[in-house]
Parts: sequence; structure tokens; C-alpha cells
Amino acid sequence: MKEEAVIQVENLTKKFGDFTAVNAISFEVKKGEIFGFLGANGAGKTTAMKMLIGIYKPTSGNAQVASFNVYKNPNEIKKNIGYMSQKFALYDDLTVKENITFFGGIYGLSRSQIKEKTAQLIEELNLQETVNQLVGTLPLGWKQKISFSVALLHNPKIVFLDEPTSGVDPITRRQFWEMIYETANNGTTIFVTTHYMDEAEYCDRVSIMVNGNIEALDTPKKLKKQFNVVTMNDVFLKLARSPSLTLPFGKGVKND
Ligand SMILES: Nc1ncnc2c1ncn2[C@@H]1O[C@H](COP(=O)(O)OP(=O)(O)OP(=O)(O)O)[C@@H](O)[C@H]1O
Repeated sequence: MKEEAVIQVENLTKKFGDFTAVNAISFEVKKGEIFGFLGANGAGKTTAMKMLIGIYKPTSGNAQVASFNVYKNPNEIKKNIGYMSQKFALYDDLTVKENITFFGGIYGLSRSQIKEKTAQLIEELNLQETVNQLVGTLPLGWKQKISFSVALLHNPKIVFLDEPTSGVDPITRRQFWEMIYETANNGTTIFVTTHYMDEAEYCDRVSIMVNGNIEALDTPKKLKKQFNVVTMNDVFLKLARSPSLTLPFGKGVKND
């Protein structure tokens, strides 16, 4: 049963001066859930995520992440979560092994734990040939898979993935999602942003943010029923076309 809430968000708000980037959002995420956090460019996803991982102090509202409060214990949150950003993943000028050792050290793993984890990753990801290669020489899909594994080195309760599959081919994205499923099955909660609507279909539940507000939140199946459409792509477009909403569609919707 996926019942225990590991993220609890209540009226969470972030303002930059007069501009409200995140407007009183509320939701819960359960243990082991794959929670998709969707929205067009500029909708407020990254700002919301930064509050949840203890980087931005909220303007108002409240949130508990991995049992820690975002105002009182942001550093405890950081120790209990993994984070993989699209822009920053691994050090290109270190080998795969050196990256694992480096991040293992940052996450507070002992030498023997790092050794054990390195052996485990080599085995799981078939890295025998590449472990001593510079990360910069590897294809993007490999980097992203290794980066995801590195974000899990310290067995975090929740892993936040900010567009983790951006720019890779559909087969590699599918393989990446296999890793996500396996991780969630082991009880780690996945909080993932994506612009790929086929990936939204893979999530247990999906929230859709529009101009700082969460405009829809449910399972992909129920959202499609609610909006009377057949794909998540259509749900997304329908929200975007709502007459009460104006949406900055920079990147648009990818659906390959
Ligand atoms: N530090 C900041 N100061 C002022 N405005 C900001 C700041 N950070 C973000 N914003 C604004 O807040 C809004 C939400 O930005 P945010 O990066 O959270 O959106 P996003 O949904 O993550 O978009 P993307 O998909 O492009 O990453 C945007 O209008 C952005 O310009």
C-alpha cells in the first residue's frame, strides 16, 4: 500500500517582488509514488521544486518533505533526498568511477560503502567497459542513467528529477523509465518534471501547473476522463487552451 505521505504541501507560495511564481499550491505525494509535475515553460515547476528541496525559502504556506519542514529543517531535507537536474549531472572531466566516488563522499558514504555501490552500479548498468572513461566522452543517455544512479547513492527517501530525459532518444528514455519504475518499486518516491507527454502517462499521478497554479491533479486515466480526451497530450493542450488562462508555450509539448 502506498499510503504514507512523504511530501505534504499546503498553500505553498513563492513571490519574486510583486510577481507570484508559485501561487498557493497544495498536494501530497505518497511513499513509492511516481508523481509527475507538469507545466509549460515558466509555469513555476522549478521554483516549486526548489522550495521542496530546501533551496528557496517559501514566501508563505507550508511543506513537509521526508518528514522535515522546509522552513525549519532545509538541511535535513537535502540529506534525505536525491536531486537530478537536467543541466547539471556529473563532472565531464572525471571518469565514471571518480564521479561515483566523489558524489558518494559528498553524500557521506564510507569508503567501503562507496566500493560496494560502485561494484553494484557497474553490474547493474553494465559499466565494465566504461567505468574508467571520462564522463564527457559518453553519450547523453548514459550520462543520464549514471546520473540517476548517483542521485540514489545514499538511498534517499525521495528523488527529484528535473527533466531527466531531456534530449535523448525514445529507446533510451524508455530504459530510463524502467529504472524509475524499479526505484519506485523499492519504495523510493519519484518526483519528476517532464515536457514529454508520453512520460506523463507512465506516472501514478500527474499535476499540471499553469501560471503558478496547479490546475489539475489526478491519475493519467482520471485526468483523461475528466477532460474527455484520449491522451495526456490532449489534457495538457486543453488546459492550455482554457479561455481563462494565458499560457507561455515556449518549449511546447514533445510527444515522440
Ligand atoms: N529568481 C527569480 N527571480 C524572478 N523571477 C523568477 C526567478 N526564478 C523564476 N522566475 C520566474 O518565475 C516563473 C516560473 O519560473 P520557473 O523556472 O519556476 O518555471 P518552470 O515551470 O520551471 O519553467 P521551465 O520549464 O522553463 O523550467 C517564470 O516567469 C520565471 O521567469
